[in-house]
Amino acid sequence: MQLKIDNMTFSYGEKETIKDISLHVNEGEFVGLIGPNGSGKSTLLKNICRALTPDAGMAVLDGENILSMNHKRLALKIGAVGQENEVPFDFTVEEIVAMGRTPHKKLFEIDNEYDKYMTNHALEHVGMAHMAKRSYRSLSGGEKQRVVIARVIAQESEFLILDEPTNHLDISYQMQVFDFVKRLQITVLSAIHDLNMAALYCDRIYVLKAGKIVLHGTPEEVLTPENILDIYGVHCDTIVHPITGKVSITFLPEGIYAQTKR
Ligand SMILES: Nc1ncnc2c1ncn2[C@@H]1O[C@H](COP(=O)(O)OP(=O)(O)OP(=O)(O)O)[C@@H](O)[C@H]1O
Repeated sequence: MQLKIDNMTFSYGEKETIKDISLHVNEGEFVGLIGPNGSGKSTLLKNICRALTPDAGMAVLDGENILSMNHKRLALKIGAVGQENEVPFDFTVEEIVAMGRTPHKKLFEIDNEYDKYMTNHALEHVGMAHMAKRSYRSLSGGEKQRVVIARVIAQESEFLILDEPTNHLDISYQMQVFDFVKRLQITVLSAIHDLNMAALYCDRIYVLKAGKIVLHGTPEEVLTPENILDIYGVHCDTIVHPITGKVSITFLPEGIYAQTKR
């Protein structure tokens, strides 16, 4: 699966929130989207998976225009995990995950053995199989996040759009989610706040600032102290970690940064 976005623009009312965005995600790549709060990451991702409709621009997945696909076809192609994971009714954990199978089924078709297998398999992967019968609404933020990730695993789509998928998760589940997504070897576009996680898992990174892409490249090219200062106004030190071979960022609190300048 290959995604190409050309000159995408979107406004909430009068406010132009993403401006003339062009990016691409190659087959099998894990591409990160970083940028300060409010820079437009979620808005861009919502426009790509049709939760919002762009005012201008194109979104093409393997040569097919996403903006004119019907929703069932879109769900077969793209799995999405958003930041807000509330549901309008009180479903069980298992029911939420089984919803991931819907795009594969006809209207009113009941779950077959493979659907049940995929639902259990996905729940086991996120460590939630023992809570299968629990009410989704009664879960903690992190548990809900894991269930929503299980739903997207059960969906078996070839392209994943993730909006800060590890938001509520402790470090163990953060690593598990990203490790699992990596192992799937599918194409991923993910908003990520944690720059060290972005450095560890992304093949390439795009930086959004005030609705525009201001930088893109490999983590090594993008995550330099100068760029991080420019994007976030924060001082840091970076090294290439001897074990991971990836950029590792240490943020410098004001007091410590001042000492380095003495
Ligand atoms: N439904 C909405 N109506 C009006 N403005 C909105 C709406 N949703 C988001 N915005 C505004 O659009 C801008 C971009 O928001 P968005 O959520 O896309 O940013 P983000 O980069 O994902 O932020 P964060 O890192 O905080 O999740 C912000 O100024 C936000 O207040």
